[in-house]
Amino acid sequence: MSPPALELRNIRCTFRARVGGEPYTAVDRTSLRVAAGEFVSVVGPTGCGKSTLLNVAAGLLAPSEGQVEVFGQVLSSINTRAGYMFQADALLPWRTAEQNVMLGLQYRALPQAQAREQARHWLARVGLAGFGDRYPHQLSGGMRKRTALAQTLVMDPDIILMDEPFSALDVQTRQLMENEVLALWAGPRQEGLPAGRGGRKAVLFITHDLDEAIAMSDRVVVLSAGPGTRPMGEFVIDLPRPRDVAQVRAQPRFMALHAQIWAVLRDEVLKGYAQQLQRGAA
Ligand SMILES: Nc1ncnc2c1ncn2[C@@H]1O[C@H](COP(=O)(O)OP(=O)(O)OP(=O)(O)O)[C@@H](O)[C@H]1O
Repeated sequence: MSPPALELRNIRCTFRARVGGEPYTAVDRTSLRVAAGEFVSVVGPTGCGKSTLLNVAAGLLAPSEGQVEVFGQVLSSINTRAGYMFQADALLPWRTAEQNVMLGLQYRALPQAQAREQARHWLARVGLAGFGDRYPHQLSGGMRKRTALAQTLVMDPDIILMDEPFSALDVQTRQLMENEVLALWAGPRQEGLPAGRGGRKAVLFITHDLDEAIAMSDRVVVLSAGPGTRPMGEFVIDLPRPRDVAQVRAQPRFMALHAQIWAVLRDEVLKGYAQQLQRGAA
């Protein structure tokens, strides 16, 4: 059997304290696996450690204990098989949309003409054909997200790590983007692009929005409130694909799954909120 795209084994993340304070264990005893081509969402109360886990998966943060494996190889630095999309987009304001999308390919030393061609191709696939010469400040929030998506996908990563990428968007734009991500994730590779390592990408998607998690995923993992956050439950989302994220919410199976997961998540959300108030007051 082929190894999972991403495997977090028994992860603990303890942060050093501010002067005079106690160290804080944000994540503890956390194991999580994403198979090649699988779409997994992680939901949990605010401040529980979702971004911390994603940073560990990205190789940006070394866990205090445990290890990460990427396609069976122990991760010891940056996860080069993964592309990231964070809450805030990382577009450089002095580069046009096209130049931003080309950037990663240029770091890979791809010839300029090829990098430009691929950037144009991906801008078109995310619905921004003809907008390549715009600077980030000339694009709407949704367009900047599309550019960031093209920036991630142009690198043809095997794993995509997303940390609440659409939380700043209005509801309609957000649903459009969610559907587009699903279509791109499910869709065939395009002719004319260099051969990737094949097939669908594995996605680890962080969100605090349970509806979004269910609508998009194959599996939803619920994290407990901190400190020492760990997975509390795991749910297989057996809704048929292709899905329209707005329409799928009306299906009885969606509602049943929502009720089932919310029964676990609700108490954690309340605990997480109370703990944040306590920590703030301390
Ligand atoms: N570098 C750090 N030093 C100290 N504490 C940290 C550090 N990074 C995160 N934390 C703490 O670890 C906990 C988890 O943070 P994290 O950002 O992973 O949570 P989250 O679930 O992504 O939050 P949100 O839902 O608000 O985005 C929080 O209590 C946070 O204050």
